[in-house]
Amino acid sequence: MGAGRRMKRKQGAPEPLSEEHYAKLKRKAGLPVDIPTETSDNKRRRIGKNSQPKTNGATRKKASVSKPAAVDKSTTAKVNGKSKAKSVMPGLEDSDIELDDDEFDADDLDIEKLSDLEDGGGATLGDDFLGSDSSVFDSDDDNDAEKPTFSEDEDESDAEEKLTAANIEGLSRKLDRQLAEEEAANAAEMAESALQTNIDGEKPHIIDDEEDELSAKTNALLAPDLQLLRTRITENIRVLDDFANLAEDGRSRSEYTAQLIKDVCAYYGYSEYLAEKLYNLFTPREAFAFFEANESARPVVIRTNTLRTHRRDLAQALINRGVTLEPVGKWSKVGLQVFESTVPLGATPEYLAGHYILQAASSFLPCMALDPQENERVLDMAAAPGGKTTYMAAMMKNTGVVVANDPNKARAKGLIGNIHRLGARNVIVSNYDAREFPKPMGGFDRVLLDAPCSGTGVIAKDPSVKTNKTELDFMQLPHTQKQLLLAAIDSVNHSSKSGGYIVYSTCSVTIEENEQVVQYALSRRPNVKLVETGLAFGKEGFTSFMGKKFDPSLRLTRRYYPHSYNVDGFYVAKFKKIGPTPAKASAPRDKGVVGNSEEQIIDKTPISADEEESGKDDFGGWDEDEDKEYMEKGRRNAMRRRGLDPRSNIKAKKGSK
Ligand SMILES: C[S@@+](CC[C@H](N)C(=O)[O-])C[C@H]1O[C@@H](n2cnc3c(N)ncnc32)[C@H](O)[C@@H]1O
Repeated sequence: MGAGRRMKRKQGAPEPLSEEHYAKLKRKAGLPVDIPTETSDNKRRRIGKNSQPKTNGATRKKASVSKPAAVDKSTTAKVNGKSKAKSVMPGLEDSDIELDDDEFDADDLDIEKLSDLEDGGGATLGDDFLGSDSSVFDSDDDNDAEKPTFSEDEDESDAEEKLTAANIEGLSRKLDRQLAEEEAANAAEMAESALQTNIDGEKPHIIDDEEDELSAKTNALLAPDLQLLRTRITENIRVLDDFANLAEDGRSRSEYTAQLIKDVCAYYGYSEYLAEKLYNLFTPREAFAFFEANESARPVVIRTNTLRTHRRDLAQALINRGVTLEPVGKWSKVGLQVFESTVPLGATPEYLAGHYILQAASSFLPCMALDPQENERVLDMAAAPGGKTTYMAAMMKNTGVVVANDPNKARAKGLIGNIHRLGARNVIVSNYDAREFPKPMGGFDRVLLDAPCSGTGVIAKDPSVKTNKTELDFMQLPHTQKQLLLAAIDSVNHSSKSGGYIVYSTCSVTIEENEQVVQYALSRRPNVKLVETGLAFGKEGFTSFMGKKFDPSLRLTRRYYPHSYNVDGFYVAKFKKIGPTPAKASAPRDKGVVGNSEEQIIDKTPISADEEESGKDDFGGWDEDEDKEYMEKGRRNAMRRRGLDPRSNIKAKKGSK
């Protein structure tokens, strides 16, 4: 396991990027401390340049000749053992962040023990921890536990030195040198790009002409010059930012946008369909930041299993093994962000003893929003591999019951493995298609629906999403998500003394899988309303999008993006059930699959007139016949894209009758 590649900026709510912590460690170890002083100009430049972060000359070189997967590896810049890059989170100041008294403070830890490094052994997790369903996305990282290293680029990382008390000084000097190189490289790059096109006052030429070198190469299916492509992307964004002054005469905004999307596809390797869908969520500049962020991995985070240990004790134990870590942020009392490790995190004795789980920071959020209480009955509808189930079990201090459901048997094995390893004794595992709920079980105090989704929030983890998601996926997935959400609502006891809450989450950022699903639920279930998630950070959900209007309460939902918070893209909505499901409510699932609405658990509490009103907006709904038509169209388009004749399917069907 090498150091460095996983040195990431902090996640979630903003953190101070002070070098003080590492300086303290060095002081305690009797090593010289030379904190590089930064001018505010330098700081500004680095933040402003987050569109093209670089670590050193070597990475820069790669960037000009290879695909951006190599470019992005530079997102982190190590300085004295800490990440220097920082996400810009308006409205939140560094000074806002302090550790709570009961929080682990890395400075209290015994530096002498850094030298007591042990080898964590070569154990890997068995097949039981494998997730098998590649069609749905799991925001949790625990499957990574089967990989004893956390670098994709082992050769490179293995060459890096281990962070031990003995070599910390040398490593620090090396990091300082790298920072200086990075600064010089950034300056050179800025000068170079200014020379190429970015001359103040000039209108850059952006739109493809036949005679352009880039366009000629693209048309001839030759590899485009990535550096040129990147420059054109950034120039295009500059024009779109100040269109009146920088656009060429006679060119429209949509021409520039089309060129930008085309270039994004060529540079980052997205299908045009997905690039456009994602681009539309943001301003051009923010879209660029999003696409860039998808090129680098999010930080490694572990969640302390409070059923087995305390965060402070776990941190001490791991530091003793050569892990450099610190609390993930004030917003979580159980997360630890790992900066470096000399041992495989999925095979330490602490891991095997269930003291922690590798879990993406964003996947803490739905559990925190649901906030399960001791002695409650909680349903986790789509639970495998169990990151959230086991977190909720711990929040409930092993009291009450968590029903952890997943229809995928292979994934359920991983779920069971994690439940055992982490010592969650209040969990029952079930194996239903969750659209069947509340038929097998209902009346829960709280329900978590961490829905199967397209994974557009975790492209850094699975770049295949860039090309393998089609129009059809964005019809079928939301359809299932809507069905699941209605089932989730119907499974909650609205008169629960302590609860009555439903949390819906996805690791996707598309409107179809998030706001539109929530809007649909609001329109079909007037007995629920959206409430505050209680989460410390996150952007407001959309209340309108491309001319469509959602219920204003959608602003209570929360969106998370890799480029804003350095976490996986995520969405969280929290509902409160305020009355029984009305008898006339439409069935939550396809007729004939799992029964009809008469079979639902229906409370007798009357629904108020206001609630009836709020259910009137039908946007985001689905109509069986209409949806069938859309899906058929999507299927036909998908076949055409694959070069198949869509009519052959129909003929084949007719022939078989
Ligand atoms: C995002 S993952 C869940 C991750 C999990 N909550 C965790 O934190 O570890 C989505 C899960 O939905 C499951 N799933 C797919 N279709 C489902 C359905 N109809 N009902 C219930 N679960 C389903 C998949 O098997 C997958 O495990």
